[in-house]
Amino acid sequence: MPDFPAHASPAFTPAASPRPRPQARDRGISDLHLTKDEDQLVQVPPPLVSPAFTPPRTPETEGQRHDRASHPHKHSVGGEAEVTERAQFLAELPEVTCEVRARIPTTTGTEMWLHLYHNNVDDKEHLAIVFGPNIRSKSLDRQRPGESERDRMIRGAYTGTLYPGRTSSRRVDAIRRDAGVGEEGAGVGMEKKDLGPPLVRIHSECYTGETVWSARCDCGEQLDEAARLMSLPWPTPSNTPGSASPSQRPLFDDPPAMPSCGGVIIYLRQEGRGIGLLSKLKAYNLQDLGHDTMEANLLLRHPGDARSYGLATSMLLDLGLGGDMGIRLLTNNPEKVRAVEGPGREVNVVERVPMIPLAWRTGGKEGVHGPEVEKYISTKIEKFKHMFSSG
Ligand SMILES: Nc1nc2c(ncn2[C@@H]2O[C@H](COP(=O)(O)OP(=O)(O)OP(=O)(O)O)[C@@H](O)[C@H]2O)c(=O)[nH]1
Repeated sequence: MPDFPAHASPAFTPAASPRPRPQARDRGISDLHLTKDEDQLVQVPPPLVSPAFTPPRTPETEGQRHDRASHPHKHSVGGEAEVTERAQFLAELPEVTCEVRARIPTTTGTEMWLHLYHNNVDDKEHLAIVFGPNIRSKSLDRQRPGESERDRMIRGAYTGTLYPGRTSSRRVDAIRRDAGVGEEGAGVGMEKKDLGPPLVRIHSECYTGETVWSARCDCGEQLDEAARLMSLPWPTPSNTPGSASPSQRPLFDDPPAMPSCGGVIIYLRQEGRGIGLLSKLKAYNLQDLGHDTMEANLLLRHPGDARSYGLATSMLLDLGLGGDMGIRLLTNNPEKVRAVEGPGREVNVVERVPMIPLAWRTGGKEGVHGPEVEKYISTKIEKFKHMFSSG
């Protein structure tokens, strides 16, 4: 067993050396030659499994292989060459239920709908922040035993807006029935078949970057930017003269050139890339001692990235965003693209939209900048193989 430094967790016996493993996250999508046979898969060393790691990983993690089914998996994202991989996934997606939804007004006039989810794999409250009127949670709208119209309104299972004295939730199924639209119809906005794919961000919790203004990472900025993009005025067929292809479309400064279904930020409680705030703060001290963000995790006997995205897949499906229409995923992280699609390709990522740091786009005038964030982003590029262009 290798010698671990004193700051490494005493409670955990590592399953393997804490050196960066040659694994999928260390390669770009186009580098994946995924014709591995089962023998090759078995030879891959097991990962360092974090004791703080709660949700099961759906993507191609080597651990928990006995739980996994193997599926041929095709990608064609952001214009990249289509590759086929034999990815390892959990056989089943987690079950999720939207417990409550509420309107969140903002000072800019944008309104969003905060959806709080429970699930069957952890006890955390994961969130979906929904922009636009066309995305609704199926589990939220479902009738619950014995509930009154007021109960439904209190948990957010209503259509339109609440006002003092309102007595009916105006159920979506009744509206659909009256309008003669089936499952596909959004019921309260336009029909989904007339709309383009929604913009989706899968965001992981970062207390330091989002709440205490840390300039070690760009997480707060990314959350703000995702919300800004999803708050842009929604084009409708009547005010949209024509649709441009994704490659013709400016990435950040214009709304999508075709009517979009809306936008969703899936906010997962996976602080510190899944290692938790306690370990992340230790990792920051290791970073101040000269290690990069991946090395610091490994020295603490955590994986470089301990996150999973099965909950995000299930939440997107609950919001009606699987299927043919697909989603446009706002990320630089190739692993997220693969993982969110799910074990049976339940969600289809039709486009990856990169997140370019604001400091890069403004010549350093705006956005998070400084030596720490620069090192953080360069490690994302070099070791996590994040892609900061639309290619
Ligand atoms: N362990 C660790 N986690 C960090 C550090 N800096 C930020 N994080 C966490 O990294 C996560 C941010 O990742 P995301 O922004 O969701 O996604 P990403 O993998 O960076 O990829 P993008 O989608 O391109 O942003 C959050 O959970 C942060 O708390 C760090 O130095 N160490």
